[in-house]
Amino acid sequence: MMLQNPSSKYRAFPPVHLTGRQWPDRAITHPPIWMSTDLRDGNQALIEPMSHDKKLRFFEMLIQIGLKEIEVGFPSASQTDFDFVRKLIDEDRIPEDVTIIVLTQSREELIRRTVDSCVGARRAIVHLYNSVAPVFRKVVFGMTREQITDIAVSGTKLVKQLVKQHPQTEWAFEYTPESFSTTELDFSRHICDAVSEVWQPTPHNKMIVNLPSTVECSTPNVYADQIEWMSRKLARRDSLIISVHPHNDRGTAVASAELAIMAGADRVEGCLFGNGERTGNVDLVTLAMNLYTQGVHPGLDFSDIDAVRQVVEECNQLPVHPRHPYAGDLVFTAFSGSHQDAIKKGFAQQKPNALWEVPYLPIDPADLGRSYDAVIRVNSQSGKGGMAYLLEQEFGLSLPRRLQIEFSRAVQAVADASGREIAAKEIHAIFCSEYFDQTSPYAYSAHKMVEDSSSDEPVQIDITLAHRQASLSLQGGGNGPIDAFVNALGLDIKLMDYHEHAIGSGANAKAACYVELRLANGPTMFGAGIDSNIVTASFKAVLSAVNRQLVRAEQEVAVAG
Ligand SMILES: CC(=O)SCCNC(=O)CCNC(=O)[C@H](O)C(C)(C)COP(=O)(O)OP(=O)(O)OC[C@H]1O[C@@H](n2cnc3c(N)ncnc32)[C@H](O)[C@@H]1OP(=O)(O)O
Ligand SMILES: CC(C)C(=O)C(=O)O
Repeated sequence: MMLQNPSSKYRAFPPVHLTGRQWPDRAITHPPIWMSTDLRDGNQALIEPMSHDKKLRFFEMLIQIGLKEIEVGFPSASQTDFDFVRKLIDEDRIPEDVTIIVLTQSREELIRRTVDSCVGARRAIVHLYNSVAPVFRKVVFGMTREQITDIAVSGTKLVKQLVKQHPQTEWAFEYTPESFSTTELDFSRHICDAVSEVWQPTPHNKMIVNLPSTVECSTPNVYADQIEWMSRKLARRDSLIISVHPHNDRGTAVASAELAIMAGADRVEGCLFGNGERTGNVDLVTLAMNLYTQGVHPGLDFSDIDAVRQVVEECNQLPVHPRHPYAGDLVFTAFSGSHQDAIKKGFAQQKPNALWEVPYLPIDPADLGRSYDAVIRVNSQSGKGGMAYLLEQEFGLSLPRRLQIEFSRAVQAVADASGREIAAKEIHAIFCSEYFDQTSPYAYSAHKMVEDSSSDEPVQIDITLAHRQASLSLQGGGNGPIDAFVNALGLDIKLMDYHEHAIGSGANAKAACYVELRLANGPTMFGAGIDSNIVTASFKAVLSAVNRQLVRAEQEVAVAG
């Protein structure tokens, strides 16, 4: 039997006929008015709604972040929500410059209770909504356009009448034609105009018209067209704040919000980290940080993003995904080699307070209170840059480029064998065992510079080594200490390269030395030494390279035999 093509169940979202659309040529140059609906839309979508303690913790954090408009609940829905609003007001917990918002359906008893919940507040926004889309008109309400308009208008009249009885509170009004984005634009305009006709906003006392994508059903450009259309056509535009409330059903809520701002939206409602019904509300953190990366300060403070994330996770009982933009555990981490290489070079060249130019990192992790420690992590996808970066950041070891290439093979072998991430400590341990701890067959014991005016060579040296359980005393001379040391060893050594650097400073400072040499006709190999004395460190480095060559030669003989 032929299965029906499932896509035939759906129909394409029609484009908006908007001539001379302006938004594609606009840029966002200032932040919108932010409204957090974490305590309402976010809370109503939780498996376990927040307790008062959690709501209060969340509320206080939103204030710290800098939110000035916070939807604190749906007071007519439950005693818990009602009591929370009362708690905020009665305990005087709402700062002067913060306004609470309360949501209600457009039903008389619910509106009365909602207004009651706010009595005594310095300022409050009553947020009235009813759904206006064809499917709701048909399926949920069974009503005509006129009847639906009447629900909104009568609710608005009642709010207006009730708030007049409490003049000590500065009241504002928000109207949402719920399911706006799937509603005919002429009807959305009609119902919003009818509501504002009742409320009579002024440029000094504006009304909020909130235009949600209650369910996101189109590409973001269509939403932007809808917003620009409304912004052009609504009556009393100068007395309105146009707000958007995007949901994320298609995964494009952030783009929808951004294009909507370009199209004329003044305000955005959303939740931190995109919590909310189904796939969530638009993520305010991402929106704000996106602005930051365009050189626009969002007016919100996410400089300690991990602390914010912790509160949100604890209150919502939902994790933030490790790859969540800006906030996830892994977003400032590079595993792949070429990314690590570019990031490492970027950090090295980035000057303080200069324009940010680190490849692969759209934002400085420090701006979110994240450290650079976790930027580079190593697994089998990584290259030399990553492990070199970690050794330098965590252990102060700055490997020369060719040593990075040589050493990366050792790390790669471990990563491949284990199939898991190799932490910085493990990389260091591998480095120690590959280089610093290569003390067999030759181990450094002591050395002494000797004066010998009869010799042609400027430097003379006595060295003591441990060699296969025996102590070995050798003498040599050369142009410098390393030359003298190599000559004293009496082996066929060709020194190819030498690097040294200090680790730390003051009494605890150490020197690290890296030498690349060829022994007899073997391949060139590196050795590394570390010591509080720079000369000793270089001798240890030579022995490390010699030992590695000898061990390798022995292994080759064993394999061949
Ligand atoms: C998109 C959004 O997120 S909007 C916010 C959604 N949030 C919530 O719904 C959570 C809070 N709500 C609730 O707890 C409940 O809905 C309550 C307590 C407010 C009301 O509960 P109930 O009285 O049982 O009614 P319920 O919400 O099921 O509403 C059904 C009735 O209200 C009508 N209705 C629904 N929304 C609205 C509205 N915005 N304005 C007016 N009437 C509405 C429906 O047509 C239906 O009418 P009917 O009973 O005559 O068929
Ligand atoms: C009530 C409105 C604002 C809403 O939550 C939605 O449309 O998603």
